[in-house]
This record gives sequence, structure tokens and C-alpha cells, in this order.
Amino acid sequence: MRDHTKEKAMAGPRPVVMSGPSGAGKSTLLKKLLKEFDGVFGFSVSHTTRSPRPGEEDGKDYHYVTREVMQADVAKGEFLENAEFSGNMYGTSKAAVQAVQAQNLICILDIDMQGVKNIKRTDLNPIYVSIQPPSMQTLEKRLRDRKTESEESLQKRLHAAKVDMEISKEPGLFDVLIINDDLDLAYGKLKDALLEEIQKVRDTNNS
Ligand SMILES: Nc1ncnc2c1ncn2[C@@H]1O[C@H](COP(=O)(O)OP(=O)(O)OP(=O)(O)O)[C@@H](O)[C@H]1O
Ligand SMILES: Nc1nc2c(ncn2[C@@H]2O[C@H](COP(=O)(O)O)[C@@H](O)[C@H]2O)c(=O)[nH]1
Repeated sequence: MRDHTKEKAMAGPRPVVMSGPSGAGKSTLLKKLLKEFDGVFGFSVSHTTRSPRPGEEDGKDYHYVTREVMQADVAKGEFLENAEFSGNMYGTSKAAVQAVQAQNLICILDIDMQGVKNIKRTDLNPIYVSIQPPSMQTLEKRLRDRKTESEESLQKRLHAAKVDMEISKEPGLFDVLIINDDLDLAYGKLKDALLEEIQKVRDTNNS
């Protein structure tokens, strides 16, 4: 069977992969992009086996599924990539990416480092952006202040963050590396990095 994910990826604007430690500010930054550039970006809604946080919506923030369902869907080949993170499964379904690309929008994926490595083996051809915290101390404070994690989950995320911060220094792994210290400055850098792709979508929409 032909892989339509690959065909679509080549036809439309380049997707954007945003990665970086949990708590670095990926969701905060991408939500600003989605708000400012309505009709330009679309979010790839991942699947996860973790429970929804207060305020999160099924089908908008994630598709919340059981481990059994997710494992079965992975086995059926429905995922572009998937990973185990902090005791839960996460994954990008082919359908999630196709749903965004079918609208000719820039597809944003918010994924961990394992996801980055796995996406590199596909034909998605995204722009790879790493969002990093200014320091481990700041990261820990942000995660604690967010009040979403148990102490156990927080420790797992901080451990993964140390690994992530080391690996992200690998030359060529990311196209853009942004230190999210001052939010407005970080957001400005993110917009600058994506300006060319944003313009392409606007040109297509206006033609
Ligand atoms: N530049 C910043 N200065 C201060 N606080 C920030 C900044 N950026 C994000 N935050 C706050 O830090 C917390 C973590 O941010 P966010 O949830 O966006 O991180 P994330 O990288 O998406 O995390 P996860 O991978 O766990 O989803 C949030 O409470 C957010 O409001
Ligand atoms: N490999 C993937 N990683 C993903 C995906 N969706 C989210 N994530 C990453 O998981 C952690 C934790 O997220 P949280 O919402 O529980 O805080 C974070 O680093 C995300 O980037 C995915 O589909 N694939």
C-alpha cells in the first residue's frame, strides 16, 4: 500500500518538531504560535496513556487511551513514532499529521527526544526546534510551580531533562536551539526561525 503520509509531507509546508525537556516551555510557545497565526499552524494531537490534567481536553490536547489500545494501534502500524516517557506511552499517529497537512497547515509536533530520533528515520522532513530551559534549577521551579506532577513523576522528568539537555548539544540534531528564559524573547526567536514557512502558507492562501 502507498504511504500517503510521505506524499503529503512532500507536497505541503514543512512540519515543525518542537522538543526539549518537560517544563522547558514547548506548549506555552506553541500555543502562542497557534493563537497569533490562526490558519497557518495546526497541532498534531498525540496519543498518550497518561491521565488528562485539569483543563486538558480529549482530542484537543491529546487523545487519551489505555495502554492496551495504544499498543494494539502501534502494532497495526498506525503511528509515525511512539515512545515511553516518564512511565507513560506517547505517540504521533499518521492520522494526526495527515489531518493537519490535509488543510495545508504547518503541522506542529510536540515530542520528546526519542520521538525526534524516530522522526529522523521517516520522510516527514520537519524543521527541528529544541526548546531548552536556562538552567536545571529554573526547570525544576517551573515544573513544581505548574503543579501537574507527583514527586515521583517530577523526579523522572528531571532525570530525562538532564539526558535531553546533553543529547540536544549533538551537532546537526536540531536546526534551531532556543533558550526559553524571557518568554517574549524566546517567542520572537521561534517566529524568526519559522518566518519563511509561515510566508509560504500565507502566499498559498492568498493565491
Ligand atoms: N519563559 C518562561 N518564563 C517563566 N515561566 C515559563 C516560561 N515558559 C513557560 N513557563 C511556565 O513553565 C511551565 C512549563 O511550561 P510548559 O508547560 O509550556 O512546558 P512544556 O515544555 O510544554 O512541558 P511538557 O513537556 O511537560 O508538556 C508552565 O507553567 C509555563 O507557564
Ligand atoms: N515521542 C513523543 N513524545 C511526546 C508525544 N506527545 C508528547 N510527547 C512528549 O512527552 C513529554 C511529556 O508530555 P506531558 O504532556 O505529559 O507533559 C513531553 O516531552 C512531550 O514533548 C508524542 O506523540 N511522541
